[in-house]
Amino acid sequence: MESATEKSNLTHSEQHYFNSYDHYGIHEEMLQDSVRTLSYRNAIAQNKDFFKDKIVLDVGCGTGILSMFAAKHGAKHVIGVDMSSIIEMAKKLVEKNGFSDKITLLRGKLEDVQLPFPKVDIIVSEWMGYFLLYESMLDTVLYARDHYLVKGGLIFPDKCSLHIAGLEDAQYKDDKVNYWHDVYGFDFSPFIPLVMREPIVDTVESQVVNTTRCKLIEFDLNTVQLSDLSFTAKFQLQAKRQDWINGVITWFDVEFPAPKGQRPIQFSTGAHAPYTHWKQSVFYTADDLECEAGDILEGEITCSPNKFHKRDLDIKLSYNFKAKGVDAARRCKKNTTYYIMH
Ligand SMILES: C[S@@+](CC[C@H](N)C(=O)[O-])C[C@H]1O[C@@H](n2cnc3c(N)ncnc32)[C@H](O)[C@@H]1O
Repeated sequence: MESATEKSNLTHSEQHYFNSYDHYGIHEEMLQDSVRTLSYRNAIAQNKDFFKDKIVLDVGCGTGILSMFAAKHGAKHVIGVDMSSIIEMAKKLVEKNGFSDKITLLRGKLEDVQLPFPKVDIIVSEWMGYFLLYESMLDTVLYARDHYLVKGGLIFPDKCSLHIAGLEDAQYKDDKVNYWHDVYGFDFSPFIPLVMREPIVDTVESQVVNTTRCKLIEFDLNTVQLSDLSFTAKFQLQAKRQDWINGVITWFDVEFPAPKGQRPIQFSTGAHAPYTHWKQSVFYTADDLECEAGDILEGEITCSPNKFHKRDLDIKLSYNFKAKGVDAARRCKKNTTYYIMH
């Protein structure tokens, strides 16, 4: 399939990004994430009256799974766009499943392709990354919205939010950080600032979350602007028990449009919810905070795309831990830590 985008003209990091979607393994992981994939299928099925006879754009179609859900649920025509070579496989899958007359697949960056329709009624896209915004694919969905979506058209999903809580993770943090103090008898501790700078993507058991949760920010895809994706959000968490807070976890929730009077399909990637391949993101704090029930951890998170690698995120966490009661003055801590998600 010819590509509307000449790969060699892309920056090295863009090439690397799209290459990562060439391999089938990443698509296998996404398809097998049934919370993710069934939420899309259920949301499309729930809105089948709206999909009927509509023109749908699947932004970053990968294997074409969302395009096929849309076609199966009555869309008049679906356009699937992807820059990665996985779209060659999507073509075979679309043919094999009898959707060739309903689905047009275009290879290239969404920003470069010429769509066969001037406007579309619905956009479907699975664009979410770690910490919601990693990979910056939402930029492309907003481009698609602003250039192709009819007024009053729908975006699946159309609401998302990012959340934060505190966690006890002393053992893992200790293993991860203190390992560098003695590496085969040598002091490798200069590695520690690098290790601390990288959030860890992993599953967190819900019982190690030891504070209340707080919504950091929410986006309505119908109205959000590119500039809103660089943000500073304040949070306030309350310790639930006597424990240590060694860091914070973040996760996101998404929600799909629903017909009037029906409950929207939604899913969460939090520690309290069933497993998804996004897991949770853990940010270790510079201090280990000794907390009593009721102590307050407040602060703010600033997030923006990295200047040099726009799909990476620069994240700054500032916190003020306000201990009360026993030994409060010693336990209070204030700090700022910088992270890069890449
Ligand atoms: C997270 S995957 C989702 C794949 C598929 N929609 C699914 O749900 O299984 C995102 C896909 O979007 C593609 N993509 C990201 N940015 C793109 C862009 N600007 N233009 C075209 N494709 C893009 C990637 O190559 C990747 O295949």
